[in-house]
Amino acid sequence: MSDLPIVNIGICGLGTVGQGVWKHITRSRAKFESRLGARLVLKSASVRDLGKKRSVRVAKSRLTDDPMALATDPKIQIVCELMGGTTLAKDVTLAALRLGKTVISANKALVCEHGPELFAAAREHGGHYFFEASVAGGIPIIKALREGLVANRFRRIYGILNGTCNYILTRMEREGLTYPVILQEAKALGYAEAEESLDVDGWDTAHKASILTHLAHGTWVPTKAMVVEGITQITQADIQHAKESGFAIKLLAVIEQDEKTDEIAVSVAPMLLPRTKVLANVNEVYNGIAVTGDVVGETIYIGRGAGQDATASAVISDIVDAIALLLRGNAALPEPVEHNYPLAKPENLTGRYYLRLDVKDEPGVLAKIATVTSKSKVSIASLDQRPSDQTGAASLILTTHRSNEKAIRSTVNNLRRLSSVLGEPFLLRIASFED
Ligand SMILES: NC(=O)C1=CN([C@@H]2O[C@H](COP(=O)(O)OP(=O)(O)OC[C@H]3O[C@@H](n4cnc5c(N)ncnc54)[C@H](O)[C@@H]3O)[C@@H](O)[C@H]2O)C=CC1
Ligand SMILES: N[C@@H](CC=O)C(=O)O
Ligand code: NA
Repeated sequence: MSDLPIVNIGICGLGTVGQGVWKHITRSRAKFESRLGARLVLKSASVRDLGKKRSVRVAKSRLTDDPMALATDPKIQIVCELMGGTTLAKDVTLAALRLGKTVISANKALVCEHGPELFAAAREHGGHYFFEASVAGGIPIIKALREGLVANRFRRIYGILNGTCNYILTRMEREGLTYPVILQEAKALGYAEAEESLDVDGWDTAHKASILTHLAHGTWVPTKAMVVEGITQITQADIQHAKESGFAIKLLAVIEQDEKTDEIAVSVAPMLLPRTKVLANVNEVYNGIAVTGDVVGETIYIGRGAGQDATASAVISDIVDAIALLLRGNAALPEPVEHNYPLAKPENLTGRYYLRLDVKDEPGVLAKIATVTSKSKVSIASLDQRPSDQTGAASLILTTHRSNEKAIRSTVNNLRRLSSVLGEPFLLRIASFED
């Protein structure tokens, strides 16, 4: 029997991520123990169904169906919250933090929606709240922002933060499949959220963008203050047009701070990204994040953004940090300095846009569209007419010169009202990120 100090770990939620953590700690326990000088004990796991068959072997005596009992068990020092959701997960997290425990989470929705309360509970009761797995899966982006890049102010951070959407867009481009078919595969591979709209409508990316914004700038931006658009309206016509024009379509989170006004703008939308950009070539379940710091310049991080093993890698990195802190007396990790930076107004968010419209194939349509765009002072840079699936209709793809969010939204609203425009106009943003 070794005389190393014992650290007891409890895992709430033994699904894709929880089983990954259990598997890798069990496999590599000797390595972690010799590195840390402590015995890691996977003390218990809370599950919904005690009798369910799992890919990891867990003794029955270690299973409970009561996550709150696990979180408040005095023997457990480190609680991993890997259930998801924002109600029970929040209660369990707060209960553990109020007892001075360290909580490790992969739950970006919870960090985004209740971060300030959870951080305060950790501070107040001498515990810690770690969440490396919550953004970009296995990429240590939280560690990079919090520690490696601490010397910098961040003018721009942009990235692919959702593995499911990147997997879907990649397969749509390569194989011409439609998104619902690929989404089923992403689910089977353990990439997708239990509630699929979180992935495909952009909310999961928005949660992650909010966390990155707080780490980079010390300001919490709620998702309702962001432009958030998903990938469900993207068609093969968009993907093929992008490909022919030297772009890839990527669901991007963009976090920018204006150097003069300090205003912060956060948006999540599918964008046309030039192929010359590294992130345009980040495919499948991989995530990529480009971080421009005023001292370091641009740095880029790429890795698997979802899936059992990549996510377990991030959770275990937090567990190891937590144990190191426990053993050497709970020294605090650097936290961002809080700032209430103003949020940018839509007219201050500028860019170029791509618009796809299905229109009646009749004389005078182009003139009507031009009248609408010029009324909002949006100037057209290119126009491409393609046959539409509907008879008597044409598909128009136009790109604009530099405009702004307010003007383009008013253009889209006015175009929608034209009787010659059929269905919903579809808008994409064209990324530049040049300066
Ligand atoms: N799957 C992935 O690639 C990634 C997931 N995450 C996050 O990790 C968390 C877990 O995700 P997954 O493992 O994919 O989900 P999952 O659905 O596979 O696993 C969640 C597990 O928690 C259990 N659970 C839920 N409510 C419970 C309760 N009341 N009592 C006991 N157990 C309960 C469920 O039965 C399920 O087994 C979520 O917050 C997710 O957003 C983060 C990064 C990547
Ligand atoms: N559903 C998420 C899981 C990781 O955060 C994703 O696909 O990125
Ligand atoms: Na991460």
